[in-house]
Amino acid sequence: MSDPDYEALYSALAKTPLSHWPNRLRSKVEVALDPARHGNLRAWQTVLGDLPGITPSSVDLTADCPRIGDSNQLSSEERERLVGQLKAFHPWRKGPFCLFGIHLDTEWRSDWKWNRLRDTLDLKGKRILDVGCGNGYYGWRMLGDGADLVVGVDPTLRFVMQYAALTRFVGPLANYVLPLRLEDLPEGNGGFDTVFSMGVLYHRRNPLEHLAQLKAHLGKDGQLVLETLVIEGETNSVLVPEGRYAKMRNVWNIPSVATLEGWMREAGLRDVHTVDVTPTTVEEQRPTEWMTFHSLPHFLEPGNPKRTVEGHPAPVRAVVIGDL
Ligand SMILES: Nc1ncnc2c1ncn2[C@@H]1O[C@H](C[S@+](CC[C@H]([NH3+])C(=O)[O-])CC(=O)[O-])[C@@H](O)[C@H]1O
Repeated sequence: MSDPDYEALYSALAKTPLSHWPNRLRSKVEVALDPARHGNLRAWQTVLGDLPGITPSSVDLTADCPRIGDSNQLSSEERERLVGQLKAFHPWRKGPFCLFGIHLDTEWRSDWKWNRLRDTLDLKGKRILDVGCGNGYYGWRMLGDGADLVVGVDPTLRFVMQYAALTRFVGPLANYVLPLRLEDLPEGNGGFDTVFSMGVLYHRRNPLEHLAQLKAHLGKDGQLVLETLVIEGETNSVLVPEGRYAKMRNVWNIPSVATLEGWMREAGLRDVHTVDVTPTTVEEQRPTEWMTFHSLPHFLEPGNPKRTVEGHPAPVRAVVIGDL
């Protein structure tokens, strides 16, 4: 068995309008997971192979900290060893996860974002595409909220390996993280009920092209959930930061909410509405034992939480939803 194993995904897709995907995905995934392409991949695969074979006594994906197994399933020595193994995949950015009593306290309180969104969505029975899904945290939460199948894509292999490690314990559930970019997917022919793009649009040089690519994956009555950085301002306001934004390279476009809604309508979506606008705080994004690098507290102007170190407005994120 390869790690991660996508055979169950390919079988599930064969019964959907995406039945042509498995053949196309198989070869792309093989290329993406070729150890020659990433210096750490063999070491990570070795850690995956050495993980203990424990089946969790229970799994609860509805909890803010998805609970996988109980603390009494591991001795303290076994727990310490597992912590060391999981830290081979550092930095852990998206979570938290509660694994056999280990609290994977990740850089982001991703549960906060999920709680801002989940009540506005009906995911029951839905086939979902999550673009830029990281280690699959939201995919498991989507299953917890009744989704039928979640196909996540993320080209960062470290996050794909985190997904593989967690999957060892969570078991073969219908949440997948493919080591691919949105652009690598076979052409969209409306195979998904809901498409998420969270934290990706500001990294795209051409936001309208990104929206068009996302829309192409939506089927009849489909819904796009778009989350991105925004600035204050009227229609047509967009911040195009010169150099870095909050120390991040490759930040191209930070629109106002009105501009973002306009882009969504321009892309052909209807009933476009904003369900949340929230400043990101240093309680939501911060260094932890599981992500020891610099984080938001280091990216803000000292003494002024309203500005980034470069003098830009500090991060505020919006969630905008539109229907096909
Ligand atoms: N072309 C691409 N196609 C797909 N994924 C990409 C691409 N380029 C980068 N990524 C991936 O998009 C993710 C962006 S993070 C959002 C995670 C989650 N959605 C969150 O909302 O917390 C940013 C943030 O922290 O907000 C990273 O995991 C990249 O590897």
